[in-house]
Amino acid sequence: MTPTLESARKLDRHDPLAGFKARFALPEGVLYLDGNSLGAQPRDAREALALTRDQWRDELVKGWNQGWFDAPERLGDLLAPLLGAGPGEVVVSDNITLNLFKLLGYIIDSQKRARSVILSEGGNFPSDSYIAQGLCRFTGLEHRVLPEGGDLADYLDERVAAVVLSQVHYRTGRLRDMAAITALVREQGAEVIWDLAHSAGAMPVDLNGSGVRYAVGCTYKYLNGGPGAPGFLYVHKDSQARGWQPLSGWHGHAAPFDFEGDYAPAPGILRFRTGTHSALAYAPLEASLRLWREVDMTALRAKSLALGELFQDCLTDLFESKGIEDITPPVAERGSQVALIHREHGYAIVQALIARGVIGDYRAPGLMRFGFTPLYLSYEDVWQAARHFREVVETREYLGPALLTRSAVT
Ligand SMILES: Cc1ncc(COP(=O)(O)O)c(C=O)c1O
Ligand SMILES: Nc1c(O)cccc1C(=O)C[C@H](N)C(=O)O
Repeated sequence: MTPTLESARKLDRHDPLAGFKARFALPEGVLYLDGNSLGAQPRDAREALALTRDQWRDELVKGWNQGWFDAPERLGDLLAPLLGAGPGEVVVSDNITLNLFKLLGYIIDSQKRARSVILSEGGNFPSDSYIAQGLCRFTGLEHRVLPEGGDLADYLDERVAAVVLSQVHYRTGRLRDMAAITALVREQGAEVIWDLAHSAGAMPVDLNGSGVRYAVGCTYKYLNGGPGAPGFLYVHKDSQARGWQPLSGWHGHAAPFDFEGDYAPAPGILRFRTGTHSALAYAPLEASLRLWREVDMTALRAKSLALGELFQDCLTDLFESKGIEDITPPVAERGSQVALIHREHGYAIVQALIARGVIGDYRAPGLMRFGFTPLYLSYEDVWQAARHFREVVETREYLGPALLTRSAVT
């Protein structure tokens, strides 16, 4: 039976996370289902940004000794519990692309260049392959692609140094078994770097418990750090002293303020820092991570799945007759998004929804993505978003001429 508005409201009344919605500033009239691309703004983030702006004005360069310089590791420690990592295992720095470059180079160095192939997955977010290609082009390493749907075991041989995989796929939302795959890759003598872009803040992640040594991720999606918020990098405690990372800048030096002529890597996770970061960009993220410390991740996962299922339950009867394919994986194998394909009009449907204030996004070819962020979405929001979706599709409102100017992002 299609869920009713009253049933959605009832779920809201019993929602243990309902109180978090008021901690976010969302524009009036917007139903935001794109937190898997850019998270919403925590109210505390605005205040934190203003404080850092004033700190710059009032304290000038002294600010670097008042929390700016050590923000990468301080925020890393704040983030670590959400990832199943310990203190000193996460640093917040740069972005996913640069952090992958650092870890790939580090792994090659730590293996004493005994292996020379980097394997990345076809169909994954392309920056992960682009950066592997860039590193190979400048070093003589070899880049190989694991085709989408291919069996990883068939592509691991004694030449493979590192594999780059997403825990949750950015298009389908498929969740991988991180522990089993990490064990498989390590049995073959290679390392795997996990891209957590679509899992960090979307569900509980257990890096230590899954035997993971290397991971990267971003904080601008589910973690609500803001546009261009810094990325993060994780290295297991036992794997932090194995060599150099290739972006060997002064912030990753053992004694940055000694200004020595030669590079010497800092101990621990600090060697994965590079150069000067934006103190302004760390301020809203720190406020958001403090909010995240209050979140019960088991409750978050339960609500994330329930929101996605509610959206599907409201719409499944529509899909077949309207030529829409639901490629969202089964509940136990998904992240926090629903992925629908309408080959001909997917883009136009998303634009028509945005015109109504329902923000999802479109990824060519044909894919409509809807992200479910339990901290600021209610069950009623999702029910209403599904109602809009139904109306747009049933009335073919998406064929309206004003909606067909293409935007790069959504
Ligand atoms: C899975 C995945 N990896 C990498 C990226 C790119 O990361 P960045 O732009 O932070 O380097 C994104 C999204 O932007 C992504 O979804
Ligand atoms: N990182 C982004 C950006 O710099 C501009 C526009 C969008 C993004 C995104 O995050 C896209 C997102 N990673 C995706 O899954 O498609």
